[in-house]
Amino acid sequence: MIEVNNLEKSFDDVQVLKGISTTFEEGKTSLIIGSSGAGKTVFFKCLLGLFEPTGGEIIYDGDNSANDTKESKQERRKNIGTVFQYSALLDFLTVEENVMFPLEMFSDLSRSEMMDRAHEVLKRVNLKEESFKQYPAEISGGMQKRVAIARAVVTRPKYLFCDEPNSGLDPATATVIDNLIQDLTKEYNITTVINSHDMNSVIEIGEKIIFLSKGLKAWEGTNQEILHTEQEDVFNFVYNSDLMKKVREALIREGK
Ligand SMILES: Nc1ncnc2c1ncn2[C@@H]1O[C@H](COP(=O)(O)OP(=O)(O)OP(=O)(O)O)[C@@H](O)[C@H]1O
Repeated sequence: MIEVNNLEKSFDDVQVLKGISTTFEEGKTSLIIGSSGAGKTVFFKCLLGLFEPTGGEIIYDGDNSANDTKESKQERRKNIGTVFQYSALLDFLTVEENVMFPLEMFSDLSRSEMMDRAHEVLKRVNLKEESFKQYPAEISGGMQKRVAIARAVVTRPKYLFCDEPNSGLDPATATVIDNLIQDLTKEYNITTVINSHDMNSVIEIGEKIIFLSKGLKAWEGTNQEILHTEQEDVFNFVYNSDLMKKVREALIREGK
């Protein structure tokens, strides 16, 4: 579980995060959403340890970032898996080498143990064996995303951070990737946080949604609750596309 207490982040004298408090639970997929410039990425980077908060604290299962030393940050890093926008695979390494890479960095396993572990996870994300020795440029965007997810969970991290995991994917593949992230989150009991723009993801997998506005947490709740919100800024954000307007009409029609 990650507990965030009154988190603040300023750049020079501009305060971007203005005191955010929330919790992210293990085995759950939580989404950070909000309009452009709301502070989602800054919040996400603070959680990842890429930005130093200027106030407040982040507690990772009792391990408080406010007491950080270089060593404690490095130790925490081993428990974090990340899936970046556009997968960010290393194009000079094969699929299996990409997945073995974090094990080489963070484990004492032998090469054959690393290979076994990488293959096990690649199979779990439904990659076929014939792809294991291919290079990222030789496989589709959806497959690259599966490899990125395999690489993120191969160390069995406690925390998984995904930055716009669906960008560049067609809607059907995006749904498959969302469900894969949610399934792995439950299976491995990971605390998963996703920075997302995608309303489809919000509805599919948003077990907890944090809506940021102007550096503040303006709303939090579940995917079911957000569909019925009457809070104006959240409502406008959720129902601003034609697709979501149709969802709204269907909800009203069905009396939900
Ligand atoms: N490294 C930085 N230095 C100074 N200001 C920054 C820095 N990173 C972000 N900001 C500012 O923080 C504010 C929030 O930015 P952030 O990238 O978190 O927004 P966002 O909600 O992720 O938006 P988007 O959906 O467009 O990615 C913006 O005004 C931005 O200019």
